[in-house]
Amino acid sequence: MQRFEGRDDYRHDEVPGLGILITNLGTPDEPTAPALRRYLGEFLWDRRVVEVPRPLWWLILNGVVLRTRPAKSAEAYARVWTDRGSPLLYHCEDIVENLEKKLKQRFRGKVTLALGMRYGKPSLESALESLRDRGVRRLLVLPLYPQYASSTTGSTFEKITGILSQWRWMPEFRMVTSYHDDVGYVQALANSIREHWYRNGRGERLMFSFHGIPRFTFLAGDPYHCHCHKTARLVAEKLGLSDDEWHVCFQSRFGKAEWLKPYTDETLEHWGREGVGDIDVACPGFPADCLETLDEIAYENAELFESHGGGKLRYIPALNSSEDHLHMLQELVTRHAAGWPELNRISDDQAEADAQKSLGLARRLGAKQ
Ligand SMILES: C=CC1=C(C)c2cc3[nH]c(cc4nc(cc5[nH]c(cc1n2)c(C)c5CCC(=O)O)C(CCC(=O)O)=C4C)c(C)c3C=C
Ligand SMILES: [Fe+2]
Ligand SMILES: [Fe+2]
Repeated sequence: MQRFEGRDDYRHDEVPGLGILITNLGTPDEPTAPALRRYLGEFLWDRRVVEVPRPLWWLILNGVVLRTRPAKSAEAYARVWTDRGSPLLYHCEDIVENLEKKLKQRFRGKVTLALGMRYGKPSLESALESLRDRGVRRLLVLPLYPQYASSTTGSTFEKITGILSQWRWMPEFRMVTSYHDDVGYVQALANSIREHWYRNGRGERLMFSFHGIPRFTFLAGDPYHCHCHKTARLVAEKLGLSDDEWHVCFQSRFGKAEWLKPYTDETLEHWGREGVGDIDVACPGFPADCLETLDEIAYENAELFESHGGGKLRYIPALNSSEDHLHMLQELVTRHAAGWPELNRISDDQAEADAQKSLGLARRLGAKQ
């Protein structure tokens, strides 16, 4: 048995390819309880997602969570499911397809992209294999998580390096671990909020709602909380807002532990009771719309706010495959891939043609002298 994976089709004239692996969390195959059980079983068994001792967590996960949550989550997924499947998946597919077109133009075709999900399909294994099959020897990983968290970015790093460590021929490897203060990302978010205000008028309040993480992981050194606050502050500055005109909250609590506060749902209930009118909610931590934005914010939390006496909750869509988003991703990738030689490398054929040309030129010049 071979210990490491490899291929025996080495070609001496092959130009080392540049591959960009775009990743995200992943999503179930269909909005049904069995599909949710498979998806949540893989997701929630990740020791970076749930940091509870394994034997105890195995009992809770299999004895309680996977018996109750799949059916409830399946109902929520059914509300946002489309002809193209899960919104998270098709938005990511669109981003990758359009970004690949842009990058191929910029790098004169010498780049190839793949989408891989941390849980579910398309898997990171299959995405990495497809890049390897296309001759990728230099790999840049870009997880669509602007703010670093151990449970998302850290988990993706762990999984990818685990897969690569089984390869015989390792690619050169780089990974974007966050872009929460990237100028293009901040500008794209500010533009999308301005556009929303232009179309719908400006609400009484602007909330930035980020996915939460357990508070103890923040206290143990996760930079996620600081990254979220910095993104929100930079976007608010771009919009020229004063401190009392914007608010940061955290959504999507899971389990019994305390999570980052203030909680989005509690804040909205409170605002509703205060009689706040129409409000705008942006979710900058989600570059692609998904269950957490389309259902939790735009449906569940909107209902919560309105039923407690608030006005309308207007959700500002994620950047998805907007031109601003694609442009900022293109710039981000270009900067992170800088200095990798094959971007400027001349292929052997081209080098031969260039050599003949300059030889001919030298001869002609020589003849004239
Ligand atoms: C944006 C970054 C995310 C962080 C940080 C994050 C942490 C985190 N999430 C859970 C538990 C769940 N999250 C679920 C869905 C979900 N989470 C993110 C992103 C982050 N999660 C996304 C993009 C999605 C949507 C996926 C989709 O298919 O649309 C779910 C599943 C849905 C449900 O049953 O509610 C769970 C569970 C934990 C425990 C955690 C940090 C420790
Ligand atoms: Fe999550
Ligand atoms: Fe949620």
